[in-house]
Amino acid sequence: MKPVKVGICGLGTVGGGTFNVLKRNAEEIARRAGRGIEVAQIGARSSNPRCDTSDTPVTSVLEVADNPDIDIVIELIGGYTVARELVMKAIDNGKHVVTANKALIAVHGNEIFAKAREKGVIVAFEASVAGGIPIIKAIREGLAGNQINWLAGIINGTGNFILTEMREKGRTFDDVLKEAQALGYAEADPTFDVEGIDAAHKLTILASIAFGVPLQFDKAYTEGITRLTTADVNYAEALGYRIKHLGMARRTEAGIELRVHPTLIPADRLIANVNGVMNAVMVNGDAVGSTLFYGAGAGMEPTASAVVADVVDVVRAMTSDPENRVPHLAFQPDALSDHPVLPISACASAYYLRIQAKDHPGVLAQVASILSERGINIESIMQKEAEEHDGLVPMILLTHQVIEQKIDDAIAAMEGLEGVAGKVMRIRVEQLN
Ligand SMILES: NC(=O)C1=CN([C@@H]2O[C@H](COP(=O)(O)OP(=O)(O)OC[C@H]3O[C@@H](n4cnc5c(N)ncnc54)[C@H](O)[C@@H]3O)[C@@H](O)[C@H]2O)C=CC1
Ligand SMILES: N[C@@H](CC=O)C(=O)O
Ligand code: NA
Repeated sequence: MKPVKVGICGLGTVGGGTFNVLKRNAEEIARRAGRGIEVAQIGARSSNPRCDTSDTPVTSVLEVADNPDIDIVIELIGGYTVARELVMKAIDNGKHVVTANKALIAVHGNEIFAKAREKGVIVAFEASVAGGIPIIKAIREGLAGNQINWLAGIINGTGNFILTEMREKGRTFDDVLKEAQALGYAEADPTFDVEGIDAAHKLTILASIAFGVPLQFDKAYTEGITRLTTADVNYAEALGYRIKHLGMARRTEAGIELRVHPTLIPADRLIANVNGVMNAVMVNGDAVGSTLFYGAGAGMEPTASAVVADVVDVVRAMTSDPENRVPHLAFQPDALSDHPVLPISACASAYYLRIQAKDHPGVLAQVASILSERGINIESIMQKEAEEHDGLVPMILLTHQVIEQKIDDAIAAMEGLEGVAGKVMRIRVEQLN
């Protein structure tokens, strides 16, 4: 049988990795796919010193989508503009698409999948979430018998790398971010990593395939790691927790929680010990219980591993009846639900609060009464010595689970107290049982 011809568009970190893995493992990949897979064209602006592409014609990316010889277009340029045009063009021309672009899928996926269905082609996107971890496949296929209750993941490698290096080696935020960029982990615009946008893109995708709802990135709550302080990391540790940047999606009767934020997790949970660029996703289903998927969330070859697996999947499925393929969003397109995504004010969580108390008697009692008036129970309290530089006394509280609106109210009341200085630091707490 003739080999399947693929065109790689974008020859950066992931494109270069994909080219190398397809070449290096060509024989084994062909034994799995049932046919050889040939990189017949590359769409790139420049070469990649880590790839020997001397035998492969290089052109502009849109030409790859127009090349009648190409069966599968692999989009690895990133962003929403040229990437969107390229993907839509490829689909229009009847080509299958593999992409690692979570921004594109989270924001334009509904439109892309509709067009792909119309044209009877596959758009595969395993590399878009948690890099090399086959989490899309696991949820979409491996857990298809379950009602998924919730999922929670460390799904940004750059952010986790920064938090780990800061905690373990005392390095500064900016210094570690620079290293993450040099290693090819960070997005072209690294604010996507550190402000939680990249994780929210990924969480949007995971929630859709877990709960069978359309992609709704605009409804995801997004908070980054830039406001975290070393003091909070240390207080969390003293209370038996680790702070991780977590994406959390939970189905409740009222709606779906879709939120990305720093989170205290009990230090003895496996996921609390996922460090560096590693990612992990917990998925809790009614039949299976809790599961945990772990692996490299970013980087050249770990991400290429997922891209190439998608290519193999597409090759195996390209001759099948489109009606019998695994649906893009796991559920049949006419069976997606309109269960709403909840605003963050309606989401429920426990909370870590750090209050900077002036050294007045009675502040703790006032804070406790603000909480109890709103029906918020305190789990534990830790009061530190007054800090030398400002004389303020850090007071750390952990609450039981409560709707966010109530904690917002309580924080506003605390910030109005004479004995409280500045803003109250609030970090959500999840037990992840
Ligand atoms: N780097 C990583 O670890 C991961 C990246 N991704 C995603 O993979 C995609 C690619 O990311 P990276 O490889 O890291 O980026 P990169 O910046 O290393 O590579 C992108 C390449 O595309 C090229 N490019 C951009 N626009 C182009 C155009 N119009 N024509 C021709 N070439 C063009 C750039 O010159 C660059 O060589 C992004 O969507 C990213 O979010 C997903 C998972 C992990
Ligand atoms: N910038 C992303 C790359 C992978 O998706 C990350 O750091 O996780
Ligand atoms: Na993946």
